[in-house]
Amino acid sequence: MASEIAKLAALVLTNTVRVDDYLQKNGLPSPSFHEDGPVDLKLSAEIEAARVVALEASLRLNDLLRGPIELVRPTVNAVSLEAIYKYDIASKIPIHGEISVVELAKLCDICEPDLRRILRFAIIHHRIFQEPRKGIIAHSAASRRIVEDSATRDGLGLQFADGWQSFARTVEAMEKWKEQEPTKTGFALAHNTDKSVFEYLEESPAKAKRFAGAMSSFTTYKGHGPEFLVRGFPWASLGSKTVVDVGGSEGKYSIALAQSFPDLKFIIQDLPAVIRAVDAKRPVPSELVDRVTFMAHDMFKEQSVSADIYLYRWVFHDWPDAYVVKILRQLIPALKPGARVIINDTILPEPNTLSELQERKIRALDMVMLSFFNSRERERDDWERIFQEVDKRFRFVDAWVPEGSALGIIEAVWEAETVNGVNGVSEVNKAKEVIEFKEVDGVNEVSEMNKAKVVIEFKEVDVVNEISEMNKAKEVIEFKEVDGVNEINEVREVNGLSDRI
Ligand SMILES: C[S@@+](CC[C@H](N)C(=O)[O-])C[C@H]1O[C@@H](n2cnc3c(N)ncnc32)[C@H](O)[C@@H]1O
Repeated sequence: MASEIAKLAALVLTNTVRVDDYLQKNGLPSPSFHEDGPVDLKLSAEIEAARVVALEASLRLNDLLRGPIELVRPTVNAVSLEAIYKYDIASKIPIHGEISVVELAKLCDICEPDLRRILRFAIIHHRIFQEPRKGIIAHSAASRRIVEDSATRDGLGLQFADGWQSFARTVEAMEKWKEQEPTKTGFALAHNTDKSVFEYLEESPAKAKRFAGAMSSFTTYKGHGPEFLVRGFPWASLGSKTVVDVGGSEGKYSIALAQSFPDLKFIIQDLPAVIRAVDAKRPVPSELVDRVTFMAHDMFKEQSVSADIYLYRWVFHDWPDAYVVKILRQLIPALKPGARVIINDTILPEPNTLSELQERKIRALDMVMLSFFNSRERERDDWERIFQEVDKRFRFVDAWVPEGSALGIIEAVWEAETVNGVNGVSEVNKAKEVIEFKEVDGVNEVSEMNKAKVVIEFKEVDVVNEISEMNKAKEVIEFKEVDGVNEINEVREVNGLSDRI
């Protein structure tokens, strides 16, 4: 019987041959480290699946052949990548040209022996640069990509200028603080700040710009492109609707959706520093400027746009659960019956159902979430529970992963019943709360109830503490058809509740 390594080798062979045949038949270039090597192999879906099988089998085969002693001695040194970013080394090497290490060291103002080892590490570990002759450096396909794609450069910067030091301080942060707070992270220690990543970026425009650029580089990662969001939800069935893309960054996903669905309008919201950086870039094609707009908005503040759909793409994995609940509660004052929340984020599958390659990627991202944000990736049940916690009037519709997508789609709909009396509602809104009144005949009945045991059913209350305060007092008043806010206020005053509401 064939051993595991023999089976893996056979898988690598058969599937690599399928990829190779496809490339040859279609006149496409073969993968190469050469600087003119293809960035995207342009495989059909079926052959892409063969590529993934070959890749996964080769990773496992590689680990088996290396054995346990080598596996616990991984190469995790990122000094080389950090230096490549910091000194912008790639852009100092001519495309289709060469430069000596001595000359390059002068251009970068680095001591030459240090540059030499930084380059040689990058060549052998990451296939970044080539050394065609001793002491002479040229581009590889990967280093050329760093020069030609600003989003790739931003991604490198995020990971190795901001990230690397944060990873190194994460266990220290775990030791120091036990709470899951976004301000108590490896990032906070590494950057000597008491702010969360996004608060920190608000004060560092250049870093905010780089973060937004890095986010857009993810669109080129397998399974992360806008096409999965475009195809993964029945947008066309919505009709003429407005979508607010909360934390939408440069708007890549809204722009793609607007291109495919001409009846939809998009408002992309993000923090002021991000919107300022985006304004300078003007990423919206001219034919879409009437339907795609940007707006500075802090999602921890009350939502001011009453829209049909609120999209959160890859936003919540940056936040611990309690913060996700807080963010979603900010929508409540703006929600009309039938409004939807659509989340495009990771849905962790059941254990052992992922391919090893997918699992490596998700676990790697989950570790970044820990170091940067104290947040995490979530399973389907986690998403369902979050909506229940936000407000019972959210109905969790479904969660699914579109074919080929790295992220899932989670849908919930706001199913509030209408509230009696316009004045009552606006009064209540002023007080930042909405109470649903049902069938109360008069104050007397209410005070009757007070005597017995007071029960208040709050639906759409903004602040959790207030609710738990009430719970602590074990008072629940059930209001049924109260005619006006005054009565309620009176009732509250009678019960000494008004200061707690
Ligand atoms: C991981 S990025 C995702 C960006 C984009 N949705 C995408 O899928 O590429 C998270 C986004 O949330 C934004 N963000 C963070 N805190 C925010 C806040 N308080 N209000 C609004 N946006 C915020 C960040 O600026 C960033 O653009």
